[in-house]
Amino acid sequence: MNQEQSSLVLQSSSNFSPPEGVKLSYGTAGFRADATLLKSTVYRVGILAALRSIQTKSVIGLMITASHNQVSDNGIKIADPNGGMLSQLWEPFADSLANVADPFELVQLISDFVSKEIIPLDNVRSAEILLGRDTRPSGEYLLEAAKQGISSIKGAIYHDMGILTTPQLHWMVRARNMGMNSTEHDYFQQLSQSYRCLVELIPDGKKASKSNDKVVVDGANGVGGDKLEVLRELCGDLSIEVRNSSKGEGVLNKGVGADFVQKEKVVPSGFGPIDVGLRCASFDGDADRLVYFLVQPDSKLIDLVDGDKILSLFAHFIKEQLDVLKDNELEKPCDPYHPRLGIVQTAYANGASTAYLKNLGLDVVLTPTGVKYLHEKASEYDIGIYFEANGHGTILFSDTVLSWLEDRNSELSSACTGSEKHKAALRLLAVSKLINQAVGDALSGLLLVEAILLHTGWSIQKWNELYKDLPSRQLTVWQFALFFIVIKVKVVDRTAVVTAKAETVVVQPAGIQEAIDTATAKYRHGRCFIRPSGTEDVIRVYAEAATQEETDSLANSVAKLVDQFLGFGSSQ
Ligand SMILES: CC(=O)N[C@H]1[C@@H](OP(=O)(O)O)O[C@H](CO)[C@@H](O)[C@@H]1O
Ligand SMILES: [Mg+2]
Repeated sequence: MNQEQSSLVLQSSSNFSPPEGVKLSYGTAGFRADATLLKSTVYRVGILAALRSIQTKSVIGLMITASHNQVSDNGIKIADPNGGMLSQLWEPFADSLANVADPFELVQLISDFVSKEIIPLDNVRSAEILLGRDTRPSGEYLLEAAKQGISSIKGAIYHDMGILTTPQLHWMVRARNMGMNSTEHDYFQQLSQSYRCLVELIPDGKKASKSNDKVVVDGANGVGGDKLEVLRELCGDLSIEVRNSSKGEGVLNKGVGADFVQKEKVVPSGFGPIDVGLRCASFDGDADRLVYFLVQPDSKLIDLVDGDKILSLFAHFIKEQLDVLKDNELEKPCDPYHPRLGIVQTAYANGASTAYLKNLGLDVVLTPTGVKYLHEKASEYDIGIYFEANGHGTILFSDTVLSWLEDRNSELSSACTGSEKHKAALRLLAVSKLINQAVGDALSGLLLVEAILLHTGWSIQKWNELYKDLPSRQLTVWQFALFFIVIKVKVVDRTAVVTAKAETVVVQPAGIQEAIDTATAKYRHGRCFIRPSGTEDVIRVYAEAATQEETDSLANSVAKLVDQFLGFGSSQ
């Protein structure tokens, strides 16, 4: 790093000293903390984004959000050139960069990294960063910090894209780097056109029986509801009622939103008796998570239709289209290509969903928590569908399957336009354009769910019973618990917990896994695991059992074990 560049960083960094006594880590989904602690981190991530852009010769994204966390928190994450999460290879550098205190050490750290990674800092052709933020008030001044970080690398420029959902920013980065239209308008156009295309492809017989009843959407008092209102206008007769948009009185994520609904299983604010029986959905604060729910007759509790169910609906639909497309031997015996459809879940996935998916004949794999792991795994398939139970997920299409679908489309459009086969190819192509290829996206996920429900003619009640249908198809899914709970336990040092086997087994501290196993064995269909959160300073305890009471009891007894092994009492 030359003298001029070093002094630029030295000078600008003097306004951004990291807070004392706080150690930040890139975590499951970027840096997150109380917003007052983040100015220096965001500035430094600005530097990192500029370096990443120079190194990859591509546009990079920076999103300022703390997703479903409380409004006083904020965070920052990086979108890599393909629109996905930052390469894990750069995470250690991100951690060091965020935590180094002395300005001269900061310059040294950057300089060493630049040399090690051979980043051509002296010959910067272009380095471009797209900036986005959610509706948090702290986003404004953190954005300024990001801009200053970027500007302290010579030749790097930024474009402030304003308030966006996280998936919109990832989508834009990917589109920019692929040379495609990449504005917010383009995003809305692509999603709405693909949705309308799927609706047009609904078989004629089914169309008549459709009553397009409305879906009521909880926008978590954040950005998602606002964007959905724009999208709704472009989607023809899709009837959407948005509640809890950012323009209302409510506080971001407080008593609302996908995380609240999924974890608490109670109705979000703004919903009540008038919604009993309606199809309802919740986004999280930055609209990368989507869950559906039904308000129970008592109008307080909900039946949750979570990420596992959305995944199952998508898998069912995609598999159906692939089956229609499959050549029958007589018709075309020599097409050797059969797209591999794969499903990726985490240990939080309900056992019943995994059983359902396997029963469809699908390949199901588990990864650790965090989209960066699921996304990577899903991209190994021709069509990879991934979802976290909390509602973050998408469907990835490989280049190979896309060109195969294009070929099938042209073949079939000349041979048998309008046939079910032709329509199946067109549907899969429309799904690949509708569903965000960069990250899970509540807006595109909602449109796909709505299109599939119209296609199948299913009500949300029928969809919710997807797994319960199974016994009639010879699979004893009642052997799997349908109840689960996730609770948090504060401990002295959460990094003392080390897990293996996609986070299903604890290897450290010694003895705790045996104790968890003993506790779990006492419950019918019990399943339980613990892991350190990557976004909060807690240990999460997941428990599943035959009834809600047994589930709660299992979770509480394991929470006690966590406290015994790792809690504040344990260290004395
Ligand atoms: C149990 C749970 O919901 N964990 C969430 C949560 O991660 P933790 O590492 O558990 O804090 O936030 C992540 C980012 O949004 C999300 O990917 C993940 O699924
Ligand atoms: Mg989120």
